[in-house]
Amino acid sequence: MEFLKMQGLGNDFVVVDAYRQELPEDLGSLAQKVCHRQFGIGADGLVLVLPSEKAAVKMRIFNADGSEPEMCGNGIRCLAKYVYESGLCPRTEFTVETLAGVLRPELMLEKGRITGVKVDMGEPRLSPDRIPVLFAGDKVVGQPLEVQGEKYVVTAVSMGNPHCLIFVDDVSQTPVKSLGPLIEVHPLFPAKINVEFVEIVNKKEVKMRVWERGAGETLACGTGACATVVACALNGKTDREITVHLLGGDLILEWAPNNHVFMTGPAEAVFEGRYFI
Ligand SMILES: N[C@@H](CCC[C@H](N)C(=O)O)C(=O)O
Repeated sequence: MEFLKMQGLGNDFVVVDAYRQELPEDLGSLAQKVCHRQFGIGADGLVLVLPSEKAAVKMRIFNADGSEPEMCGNGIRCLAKYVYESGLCPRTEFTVETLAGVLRPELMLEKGRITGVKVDMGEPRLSPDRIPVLFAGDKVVGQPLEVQGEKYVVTAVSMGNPHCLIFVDDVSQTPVKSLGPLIEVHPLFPAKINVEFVEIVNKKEVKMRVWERGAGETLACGTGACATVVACALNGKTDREITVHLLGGDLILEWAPNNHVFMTGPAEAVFEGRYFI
């Protein structure tokens, strides 16, 4: 199987063109194998590029544990760069079908070189049944969550995939690796959840660390950064246009007046190769 290894802010993916080659049926177990950092290629996820009936291309993403999430923000920027550079779609703006709906990336070019990708990530979903979370009320903003006897204050947002956000004083001192997995599988989150720990720097900047459902702590999460701007604005912590500083670098986020969230950041190819199935 031919692949391209890509990364967006250190959130890394094995990108496979499923237009031009046939893949095994069990894609979850393929993802587990290729993502393994010792026995495989090593990645946080497997991104498949497929033909679509309702958009220019279709993206499927699998976490390193083999589960299939609805969306991936860093993954869609990588896919957009791949689709353009491989000639699958020669336009700088096109549509991508995902399990979270049809989204629209736009490549930013300078002297013919891609310098970044801006994606219209659509509207955040806030009602508990759409996230899904088992909380009462019409949205979950600043609600208490008890985890092993400790109380946390959480905000829940779906960007197609579910996110639980917690404001902290200092992300560098936050026990992401021990608390993240407990919240990921908390009984109030029936589809499990991605967990973002957010430190407010000022009205325009935050720091965020993420524990990803199905992948563990990663260097960045695009959908998590989108959920962050929404949670920050809903809690009155920041403006609706912010820079999110992640372990792997920065993303620019805007929760626009039309209710869509726009994410801008880099996407890079690292190497290509052949994986023996
Ligand atoms: N890293 C991604 C999100 C990947 C999916 C996530 N782990 C989930 O299960 O929802 C991003 O950049 O958005």
